[in-house]
Amino acid sequence: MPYSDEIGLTPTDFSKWRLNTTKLGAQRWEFIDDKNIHINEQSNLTKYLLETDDFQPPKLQFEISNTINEALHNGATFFKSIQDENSGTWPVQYKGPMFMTIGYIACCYFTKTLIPDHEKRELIRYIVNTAHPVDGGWGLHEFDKSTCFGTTINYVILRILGLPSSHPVCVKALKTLHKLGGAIGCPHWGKAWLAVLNLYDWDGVNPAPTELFALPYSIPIHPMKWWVHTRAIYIPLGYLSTAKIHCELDPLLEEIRSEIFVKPYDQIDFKSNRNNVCGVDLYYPHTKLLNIMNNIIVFYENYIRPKWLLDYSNKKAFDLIIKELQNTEYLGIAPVSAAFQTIVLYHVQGPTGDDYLKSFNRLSETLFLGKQGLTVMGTNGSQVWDCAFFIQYYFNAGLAELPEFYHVIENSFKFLINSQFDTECVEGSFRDKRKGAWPFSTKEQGYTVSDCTAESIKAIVMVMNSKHFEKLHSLYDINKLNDAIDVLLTLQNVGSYKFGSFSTYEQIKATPMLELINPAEVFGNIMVEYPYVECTDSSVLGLAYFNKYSTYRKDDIKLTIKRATDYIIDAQDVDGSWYGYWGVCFTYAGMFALESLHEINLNYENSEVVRKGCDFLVKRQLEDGGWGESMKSSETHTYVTTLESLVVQTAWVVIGLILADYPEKDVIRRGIDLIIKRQLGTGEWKFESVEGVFNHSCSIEYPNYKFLFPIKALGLYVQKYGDEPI
Ligand SMILES: CC(C)=CCC[C@@H](C)[C@H]1CC[C@@]2(C)C3=C(CC[C@]12C)[C@@]1(C)CC[C@H](O)C(C)(C)[C@@H]1CC3
Repeated sequence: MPYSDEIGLTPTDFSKWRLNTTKLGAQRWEFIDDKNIHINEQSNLTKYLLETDDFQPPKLQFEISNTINEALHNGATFFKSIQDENSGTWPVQYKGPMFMTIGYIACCYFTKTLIPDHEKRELIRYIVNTAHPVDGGWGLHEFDKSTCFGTTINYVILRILGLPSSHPVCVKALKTLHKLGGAIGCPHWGKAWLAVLNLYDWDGVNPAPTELFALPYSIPIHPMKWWVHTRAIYIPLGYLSTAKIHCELDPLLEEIRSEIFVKPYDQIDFKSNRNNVCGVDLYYPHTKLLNIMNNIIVFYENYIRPKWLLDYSNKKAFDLIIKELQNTEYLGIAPVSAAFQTIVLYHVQGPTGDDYLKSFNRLSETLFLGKQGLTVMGTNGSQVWDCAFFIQYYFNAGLAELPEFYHVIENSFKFLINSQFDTECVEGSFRDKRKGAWPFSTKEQGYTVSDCTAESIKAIVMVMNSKHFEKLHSLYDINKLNDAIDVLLTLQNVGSYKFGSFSTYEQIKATPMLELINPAEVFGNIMVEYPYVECTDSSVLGLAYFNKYSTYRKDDIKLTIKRATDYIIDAQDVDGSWYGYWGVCFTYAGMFALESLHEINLNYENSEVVRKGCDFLVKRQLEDGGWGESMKSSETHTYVTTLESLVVQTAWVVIGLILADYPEKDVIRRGIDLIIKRQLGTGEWKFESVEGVFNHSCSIEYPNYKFLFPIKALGLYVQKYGDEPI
């Protein structure tokens, strides 16, 4: 039972929630009224997502699985049953970060938009259910220790949503916040949200001058050469902070002011707290250089900045915001920047502003309901990424061409082909060519991701080469894949830094020395693009697979693959491991690296690199036959095992070992046994532990991984060794 139920915060009536999707994969939760409850039936998928008792698991072909193939088929049947047929995707609560919802709440409060009661109740429940079980605070992500940032913003949300300060949840959280020194020590983004809500003085927030965006692009550290997320956040944040925008003070805010600090609000000298960050939060301390720069900028802002220059650069920032909205169908790249942007739009255009209204409306697509309540996710979903894996893995596992899976593949294929970008970004938005590429979530979100493009290419080539799917071939002009290849080839880093690698959204455009002025305090490595071994691996996989079936740019592709695999080999650590940036952690990267090396015919027998890669993983096999890695691996850059194995990581290792032609079959079989042991009678696997991570310190769940990777692992095993009894 969720904690919220135990303390009397009852959930809304779950039978009234509906998940609506569009063909392009947008997701929106709706709470319907009594009249419509029987007209608009709740789907089985919704029941699954809300974990209600009336969820109907699918009828399985094998009531009890006696062989590996039967277990595989059952798993695949379960996963098939939770596809959203309308969009062809697998909607999931892509949760983990605890600093997303504040944006939505601040937007609603700032714009005086009432949050309906059912939404409020579920938002409260989610926060209450993720409070730290001992001290009642919150951290950066759902499994973190309590921090000043997490505790402050989530406390503020609860209060704004109507939980009284005397409520035991608030009392406990506030005690923890005060122990941490109160909200004064929030890191930069926390201070910014508080300042927007008039709970902190902008003088206590380090500057983010919009003049930066008015500089000529030729400057090597121009902000539009930073990582796409960081620049997307600092444009509207810069606007809000230079214009010192905040909402009106009201009695509730006055109360909150009196609660979250350890001193009376009027007695706080905010100016002297710009660099005060609570020790527990500090992941990436300021450099001396940043402090000096901040002092100079503050002096400039207070005494030198002419009004005309401020107006001019804020106009530049505003224009960039409008362009971002045009490029993303008003979604914005991700929820943090989207919320800051929406507030800027409201400030400039007022409550009836067209852009403001559109932008506000789309914020709801990042809200997702689950058993624990409603929360703002890390992005507007993981649709493309999951579909690309799904199609490939059903092919890998020998399932795709079975008649019972025809329709799920068809749905997903249609979604993927409709998610390919077919337009370029608007002029002057500092965005690269995107036509032909794919994003991580939906086409409307509009941002190319290297590995999402590569994995989608591979999935589409599989369907287009299968006679079984002949009827679908006329739906797609195969030449469109050439555009995808064109974009993917431009993404390889070919400068002197990390030659041959691939990053996430763009090539590396500016020096990592910019990290010296990283103002975020809670994240490292966010200023520019970096080389990522997983993105490089996937890019190799997509390119190599395409190259087998097409004559298009054959030599360019070969050269790119050569450079990329050289990079992958070079990125291996002396102990044989690869550090994974986007999944937890060495098991994730190990799988991708071994698969990409397999693509260039390197295996355990003929390659020292592969041998070391496998041995590193095999040494970490647990007694129970599987593998389990803690999120601490990502934080400490050292393999930290869990006590018991985890299904997803076991699958990652098994896939890597099979593709590397690891010679000891028994080692692999024990991993397979663990995966099967954890499968339920319904064919499904349950959530065990967080699978994903970003910026080394923040966890994020990928709920579809617990199906995708076990299915691939079992399937590859059967393809290689034949079916075996369990
Ligand atoms: C520190 C900041 C700016 C926080 C906002 C959160 C975003 C930056 C995160 C949330 C989800 C996220 C981890 C994601 C990615 C980048 C950073 C994201 C968007 C990418 C696209 C990077 C490439 C990866 O291989 C993969 C495709 C798995 C992920 C998907 C999610």
